[in-house]
Amino acid sequence: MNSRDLLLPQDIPAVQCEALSLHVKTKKILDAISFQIPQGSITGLLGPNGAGKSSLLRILAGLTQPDSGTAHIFGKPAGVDQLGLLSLLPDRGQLPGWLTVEQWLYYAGGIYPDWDDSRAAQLLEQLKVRQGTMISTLSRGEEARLQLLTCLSRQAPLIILDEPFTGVDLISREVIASTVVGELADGTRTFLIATHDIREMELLFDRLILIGGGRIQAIEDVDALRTSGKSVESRYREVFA
Ligand SMILES: Nc1ncnc2c1ncn2[C@@H]1O[C@H](COP(=O)(O)OP(=O)(O)OP(=O)(O)O)[C@@H](O)[C@H]1O
Repeated sequence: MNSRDLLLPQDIPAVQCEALSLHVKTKKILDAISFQIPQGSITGLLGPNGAGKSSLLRILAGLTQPDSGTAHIFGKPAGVDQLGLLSLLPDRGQLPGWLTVEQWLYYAGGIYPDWDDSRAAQLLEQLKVRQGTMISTLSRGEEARLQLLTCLSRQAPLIILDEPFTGVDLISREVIASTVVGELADGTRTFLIATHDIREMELLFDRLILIGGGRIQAIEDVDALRTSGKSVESRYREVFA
């Protein structure tokens, strides 16, 4: 399923934020965040630890309310009503450890109306997740791959990945970046990916949002960046070093 199947207008952004601000007690977490993400793009949300990336993604998923400003997903106010439009890989998600992988995938198919069984089977192969294993006995990296599999087996038109590579080994990161995400990013779905693994994802991104100290520091078109002789990594260093 993509935005066309859902009859979402093609000319509206997949994500639009206007002057989003968030405080926790007296601490300013996000400060006047505004940006748009066009449908079909792969946007990297990059920034140092504590920059506000997860907080921003939680607002987009309707899990946190901003103090001021607005967030829209395909033109509709972000919130639980829009959960069917996005598939979120949270930064600290937990899967039910008392189930086997196979049992979990069976339940996930019942929980998510947009679950794609054949995609899940394909991802099991690609991500080398063993079906008979109890989730509680998976290593950190194996559980991270299962979380990603769960997120990518849905057909939601917007996919939000918060640190998809935490605990995942180098070769698996490369497989995920080049095969899995690359293959799904066919221009019909929109990806927003917060990551510190810039090298693995560099070739996939077509847009960057650089966030630091709760503020947007730069928004870049990756082709334009390359034309000017810069890489994603060199631009990141320029902004944050
Ligand atoms: N519930 C909370 N209570 C207090 N402070 C919070 C809370 N949630 C987030 N913060 C603070 O907000 C800031 C931004 O956190 P956030 O998790 O959004 O950053 P991040 O960019 O995702 O960081 P990382 O790259 O380390 O995952 C941090 O300073 C964090 O300590």
